[in-house]
Amino acid sequence: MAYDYDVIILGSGPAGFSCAMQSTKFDKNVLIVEADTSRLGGTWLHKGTVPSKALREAANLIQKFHAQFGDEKGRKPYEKFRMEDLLLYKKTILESKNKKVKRDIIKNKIDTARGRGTILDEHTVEVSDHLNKVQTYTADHILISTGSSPKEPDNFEIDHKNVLDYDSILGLTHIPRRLVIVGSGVIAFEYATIFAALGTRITILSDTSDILTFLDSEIKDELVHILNKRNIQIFWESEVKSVSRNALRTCMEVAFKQNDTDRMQVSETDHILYVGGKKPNTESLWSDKLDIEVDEFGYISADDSLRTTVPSIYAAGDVIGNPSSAAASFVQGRLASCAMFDMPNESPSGDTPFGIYSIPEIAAIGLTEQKAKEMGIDVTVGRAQYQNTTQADVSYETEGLLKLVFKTDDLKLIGVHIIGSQATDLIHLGQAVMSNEGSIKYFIENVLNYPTYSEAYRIAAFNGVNRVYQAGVKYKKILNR
Ligand SMILES: Cc1cc2nc3c(=O)[nH]c(=O)nc-3n(C[C@H](O)[C@H](O)[C@H](O)COP(=O)(O)OP(=O)(O)OC[C@H]3O[C@@H](n4cnc5c(N)ncnc54)[C@H](O)[C@@H]3O)c2cc1C
Ligand SMILES: NC(=O)c1ccc[n+]([C@@H]2O[C@H](COP(=O)([O-])OP(=O)(O)OC[C@H]3O[C@@H](n4cnc5c(N)ncnc54)[C@H](O)[C@@H]3O)[C@@H](O)[C@H]2O)c1
Repeated sequence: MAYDYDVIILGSGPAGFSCAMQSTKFDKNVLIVEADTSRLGGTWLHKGTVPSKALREAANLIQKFHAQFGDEKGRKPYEKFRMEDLLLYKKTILESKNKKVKRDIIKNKIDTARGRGTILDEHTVEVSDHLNKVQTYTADHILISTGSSPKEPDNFEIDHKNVLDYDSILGLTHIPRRLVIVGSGVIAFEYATIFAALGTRITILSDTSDILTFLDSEIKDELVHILNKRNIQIFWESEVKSVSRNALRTCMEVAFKQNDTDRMQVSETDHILYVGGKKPNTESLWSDKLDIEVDEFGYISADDSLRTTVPSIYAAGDVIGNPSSAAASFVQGRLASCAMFDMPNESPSGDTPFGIYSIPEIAAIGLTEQKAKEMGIDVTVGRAQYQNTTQADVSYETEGLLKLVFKTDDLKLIGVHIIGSQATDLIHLGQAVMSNEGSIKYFIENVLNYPTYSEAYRIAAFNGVNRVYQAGVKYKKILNR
């Protein structure tokens, strides 16, 4: 049977966009259905990745400027800089990024339909636009890449004015003096450090006794140390009891209890940011006739080819759950296209890096020292403080740590953990060495540009080998390996 399209893609975020682009390169006819009638790009371009990074970039510049040149009148950044300027900076970046995405879509002859898509059967999608006009399209394959939305809290309301989520915080028109953040995942630390850089006093309410448990413990210690320096206060094992407005003091109040105690604590603030996780956008997305399997949280089950339990329907990006990042979604969208059209493809081999865009950034790949030891691997570590690199000197950078984890017997690199400027870029040097099964000798034997933060790899490698070898014979031994 002839269908209207080779593939219909629901959602124009990174998963949908990369599936569309790859499919056109296979000469396939593609339709993207996007529920947002005014813009393409999803959380990636409008609510998450790019807008938060644009704000971060501006805040980081302000923090650096402030640290290096100070303020003769002792003013806080929020007294000198206006949110309007930051929003304008973000807007300019988003407009330019938007144009590029639109240009790619037009250039590659990808059709778009604006409206909410619902899958009626294995090959049919119904699109209902904002005027309730309904149109039906058919395709050989369907990709679900409808992403995710912010979770709502159980016992208070997000009004998007005083109480914000990761979407509405992007519309703040002023830099708040005080911000209480409820939640302690990646988004919490990104926004905590962005606003702290602007002078906002930050309080984080975490419902757990630990944060970002996947981090190497020394990197986490360094993060906590930096948060302390920025006066970011964390209340552990906290449960929010109520959120209300104190009209008399013209502020918001968050009442919470810690560690199951009866003592109620109250934090006064200008705004509250709730970042307690995300939920997949799968509600009423397909007909009951279709047996698309989901897990207990509603995330779609997909195999290694991103195929769901209905063979003509694929799913990629946040709708399938972890790692829930734009980085992973781009790869998954492309792999889904390769699988649909029987094109050879390689799933990413080796370890996957991650990046957290706090200020400073955090990035890692491979095993932590703790995990490697638990697995019984004989490992040694090498460390470099950023302040020992010349780049840090010239950039006035005093914070940062790069840690290498390698096998003691053959110096093979099995983990890299970084907190500091450009960590999310730097990690890819470690990734390249690891994916080639290389050893830390790479950083000693090869010329690295100078001055760069990459020098930290060389310093950490020397620090590591110095632990392994005895003085006197060490360099001869390294060369003989
Ligand atoms: C604050 C924040 C910061 C982030 N920072 C980073 C980062 O620095 N690096 C990183 O890698 N990741 C980051 N992420 C995560 C990243 O944004 C997401 O993982 C990524 O956008 C998911 O891509 P996606 O294609 O699955 O969906 P999305 O980008 O969410 O796009 C889904 C699209 O589907 C549309 N849609 C929904 N339902 C329908 C329907 N029924 N019919 C048609 N269309 C529909 C939506 O309107 C939306 O446009 C961040 C997220 C947030 C919230
Ligand atoms: N750099 C990146 O790649 C990047 C950046 C931002 C977000 N993301 C992705 O977006 C997703 C969502 O991030 P997130 O930080 O919102 O969610 P998350 O699920 O990672 O973390 C939410 C945290 O909030 C806590 N929490 C939930 N409800 C709470 C409450 N009522 N009180 C106190 N604490 C509460 C949870 O215990 C959890 O630690 C993640 O999957 C993340 O990977 C990625």
